[in-house]
Formats: sequence, structure tokens, C-alpha cells
Amino acid sequence: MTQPAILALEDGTIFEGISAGAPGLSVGEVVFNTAITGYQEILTDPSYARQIVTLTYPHVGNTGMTEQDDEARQVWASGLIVRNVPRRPSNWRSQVSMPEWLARRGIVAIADIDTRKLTRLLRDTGAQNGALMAGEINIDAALEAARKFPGLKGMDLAKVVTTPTAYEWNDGQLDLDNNVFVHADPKFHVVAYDFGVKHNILRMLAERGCRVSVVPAQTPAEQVLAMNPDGVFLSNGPGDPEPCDYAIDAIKEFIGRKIPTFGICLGHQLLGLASGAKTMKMKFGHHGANHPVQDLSGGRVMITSQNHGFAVDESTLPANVRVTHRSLFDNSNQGIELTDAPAFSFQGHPEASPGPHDVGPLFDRFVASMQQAK
Ligand SMILES: NC(=O)CC[C@H](N)C(=O)O
Repeated sequence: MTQPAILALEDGTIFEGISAGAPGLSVGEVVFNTAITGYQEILTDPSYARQIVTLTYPHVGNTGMTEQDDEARQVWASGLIVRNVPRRPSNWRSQVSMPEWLARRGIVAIADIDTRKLTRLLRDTGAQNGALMAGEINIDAALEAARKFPGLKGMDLAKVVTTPTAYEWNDGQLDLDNNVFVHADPKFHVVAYDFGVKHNILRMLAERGCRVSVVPAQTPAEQVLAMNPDGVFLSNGPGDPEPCDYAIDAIKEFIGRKIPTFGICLGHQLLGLASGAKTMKMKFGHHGANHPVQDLSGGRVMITSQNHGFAVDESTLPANVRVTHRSLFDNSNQGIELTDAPAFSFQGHPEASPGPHDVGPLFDRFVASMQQAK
């Protein structure tokens, strides 16, 4: 039986639809993502914590859900907004339908609303706080909940989503024919800070010969240095990078000691902050799988996967930081490197998942910088 659901935005706009997940109430910042595939990877990406994701692609759930495709140990997005869910998923790897998967995990989702109208509204007003309510509906309560959400600015969520304890990661990519994750012989030891790390990042490190020790977000630099890493990796993650002072302090230590360091997304913003630059909140951010980004050394344009609402403010970069990449959508910063330390970072997602693999070679660059430092 279909249950009613609503989306209430802080500006008072109400969308009415049907439930496509669990009953209940959920709040967060409402953003839109333009990727046409990869809904499971998006829902389990920890960078979406406290965000309700609208998918602009109109049919979502077609290929069902498969356990091995999770990007983290749980669903992190606060909710999902879609135009249409197919009656039946169809794919040889599918284990369960999307609405059932969401319902089992207690995730509120809404379908059958005009996602084009919602996306145009978010583009005009900027990302808004909102509330999803499914099952028993109370419009006033939903509106109040949306307006009470404090917003992501100033919110440190890396320490919320991070692993409670350190662990080792050895899995490479999934071999679909044999249904096993492939291992490579490790040549380098990487300590990866988990600010909300996605599994595919760890896989791409492992398949390039890295033994990866994943550590909690608030692990002090001394503890990491005692592990004797060949390189330090700074993961993606949710929330505002600015309040993550523990991470910024640790990164200052690594770059001061010239340890090969590579950051992705939140990790990129944190490397920027540790170098002395500032970050800012964007109007509605970048969330999609087809964003053109230019590599400024040589001019090559890559199609990239993106998911961020904050950005490094290029006008605040100190003299020892060089801009390496820029977005061709809005000219915002997409990459930096230090001129006096083997440290670099990228704003988009070289691990994709979902998305195109054009930026994958940045992982090879990290491995090469560890090789060089040896
Ligand atoms: N994917 C990420 O790491 C996102 C970084 C940060 N939370 C932002 O929104 O900009």
C-alpha cells in the first residue's frame, strides 16, 4: 500500500508525493545530484551525512541494490527525493529493491514529486534546509523541523561519521566473474584518515600496492607518525571543513615533515586550510558525475564526479600553494599542490563510484610520490 510523503523546505515550499522508503521524519540540507546512475553509492557516501539528496535523473532504483556496492558501513544520506521508482528492479546482481532496502534501514524517501521544479528552485535560492516526512503527515511539524535544522556551515561531521577504531584494508576491485575482491602485493604503507572515507578510495589504493591503515578522524599526528607511513591519505567527508581543527593541526605536522600527502574533497579542503588558505560555502555546490575540470598543467579537460558544498577560496592561497585544477562550470578551485612539500589534493572524486574515471591517475601520482620519497 502506498503511503503519503511530503518534502518541506525552509522557505515554506511543500512538495507532496508518496513514500519510497521508511515512515518517519528526517531533516537536512536539500541538494541535487545530476548523476544518471549510482544511487546506491550516493546513498552510502558518508559525505552526504545530514543532506537529503534529490536525484535529477527521473527513474531511480531500476537496477536494485547489491551489498558489495555500498560505499560505507551504512546509509549516510538523510533522505532521498526522486521522480519515479520502477515497479520492479531488474539486474542480475540485484538482491533487493531500493524502497525495501531504504525501509529496512529506516531511511525516509519520497517519490512522485516534480524534481525538475525542485532543482530549479534550489539553483535559484541555493541549497535549502528541509524535512522529509512519510506515513503520518503533519505539514506544520515538517516545516518547523526544516527551519530548526541549523545548516551545515560550522558543522563538524567528520568526527561523527568516522570509524570508531582503526582497521586495515586490503581489498582491491571486485572481480565480477569470480565474485571476489582482488588483492595486490603491498609495497607501500598508507595511513588513511577516515573523515567519511568511501570504500572505492581504499580499493584504488590497495590495487596500486598499498597496505592501508585506516584511522579515526581525531587520531593525533604523533600516533600516525609512529606507524611509519610511506604516505598519508586525507579522505572525503561531510560537513564544514573549517571546524575540523584536530585534522588541520595533524596535516600541518605531515606537510612540515615532508611526508607524501594526498587529499580528496574534504581532505582537499583540509589540506588547503592546513596550508593557510580559507574555505567558503558555495551556493548549491557540485553534485554530479559529468563536471568538466581542467588540469592547468597542459590544459587537459576531464569529466569528473563531484560532491561538495564547500570550496577552497583561491584568493586566500599562500605563495607556496599552486592551483592545479579548476572547474569549467564556475571556475572554482578543484586542485592544489604545495611547492615545498610532496602534498597535493583534488576537490572532485578521482575514485568516482559513481562516475567517470578520468581523474583516476591521481592515485598513481600519489604512489609515485611515495616511491620517490623512499
Ligand atoms: N565529498 C566531500 O568530501 C565533501 C566535502 C565537504 N563536506 C563539502 O561539502 O564540500
